[in-house]
Amino acid sequence: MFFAYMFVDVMSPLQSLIETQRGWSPDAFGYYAGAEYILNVFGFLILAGIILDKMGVRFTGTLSASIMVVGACIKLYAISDWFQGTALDHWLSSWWVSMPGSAKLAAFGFLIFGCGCEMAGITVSKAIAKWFNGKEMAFAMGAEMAIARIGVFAIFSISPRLADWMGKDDPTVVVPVAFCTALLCIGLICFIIFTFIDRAFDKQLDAAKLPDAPAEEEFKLSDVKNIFSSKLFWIVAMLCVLYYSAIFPFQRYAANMLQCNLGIDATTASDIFRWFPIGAAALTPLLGIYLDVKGKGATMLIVSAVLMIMCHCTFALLLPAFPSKALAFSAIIVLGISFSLVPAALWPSVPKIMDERFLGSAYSLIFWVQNIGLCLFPILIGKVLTASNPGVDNPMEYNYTNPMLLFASLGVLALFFGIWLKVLDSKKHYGLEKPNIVSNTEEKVFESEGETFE
Ligand SMILES: NCCCC[C@H](N)C(=O)NCC(=O)O
Repeated sequence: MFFAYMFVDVMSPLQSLIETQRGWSPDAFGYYAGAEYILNVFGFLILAGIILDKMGVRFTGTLSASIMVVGACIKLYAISDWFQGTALDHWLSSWWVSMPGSAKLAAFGFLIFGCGCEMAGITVSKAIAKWFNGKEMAFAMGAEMAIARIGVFAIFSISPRLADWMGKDDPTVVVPVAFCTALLCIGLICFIIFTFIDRAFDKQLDAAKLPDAPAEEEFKLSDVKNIFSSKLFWIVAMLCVLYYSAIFPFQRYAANMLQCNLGIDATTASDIFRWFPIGAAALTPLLGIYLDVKGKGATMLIVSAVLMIMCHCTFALLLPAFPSKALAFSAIIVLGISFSLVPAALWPSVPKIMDERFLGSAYSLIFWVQNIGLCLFPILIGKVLTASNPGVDNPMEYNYTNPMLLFASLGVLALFFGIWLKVLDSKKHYGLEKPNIVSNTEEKVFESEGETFE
């Protein structure tokens, strides 16, 4: 996931460079960024969850890592000089002309990569739930996400510098993308090694099983219908889509937003922004420990939404009026804290309320709803940015107030769902506020119009 998250954001600090070099407008950049999630939204993620529950972690993980490598290679080719001026480039550039051929092919590669990346995300969550069942699962999930966030920090640190590899006068997006593609190949090899370790772990689990232990129930397709008909599922999914839509799409535009508000270059903007994932990386595992020991998951979700609203309002209204690096930096750090609360509380809560046999599907369905937002919001933000800046050609002069207010409004809605979840939890006792370690020994309750999954 470390390498996957690096690849996801490798182009984020280079928005102005790709605009200057390949003619990608903010609109085109938005479509490219949203493409990562398109196939997932059109059902791939649901299929991925079913594959995961049917075929297991080892098969699905290897498949997902391979898909990521294929998608990355397509994207690398699209932005490379080899693709420029080819027949495919001419043909792709001949229709929907505001989206250059390189952007269309890169978006296609990103779309393939996105299938692998999300499939890997649910696979990793299910693998952690299996390896840490009854132990410090929230900490383990937090640590995994922290490593992924360090990947974002790393790529924001090195991507602009790798782009200048050939010299500051001849920057290129090819070097950073090629570098991350190579890392994904290493990631695939790492996962193949993990499959051997996981096989040995399964043998240990089988050996520890009592001979007369009841056979585990198989995953059934009808479970998907049951999950969908649950109010609790929809509240968690809505919280997830609203919150994450104000984070990941923001990440794509953040460096340029800082450049425009502070009048700084891409490297300086990335150097400020990279502390956002680092704040999240440092705190997520600690909050995971807190959740394991003390609980308060639903409260964490509420606090997180409040912090996010404050930060996006700062970027929208305060930063343009007071263009200070210290202000930008403080808001970035607070947003990082907010971003550590949601993942720390949300993902470990899912195994508390879902049975293990359809955990893959449960994660995939939540990711699926989330992906709809992650797909649409970069596009919407690109459109709002273009519409709010009529006649602005210089990518250093955009006014980001409206896009940032849009992100803040998502936070307000997420806050509403967080409060609703907490109220429901206090009425129906799902155990979301209880410590993880204690609740693992309790009955797993998944409210589905009165239905209980055990
Ligand atoms: N491609 C980057 C977005 C990953 C989204 C993924 N579905 C997710 O939510 N992962 C958990 C996290 O907090 O990063």
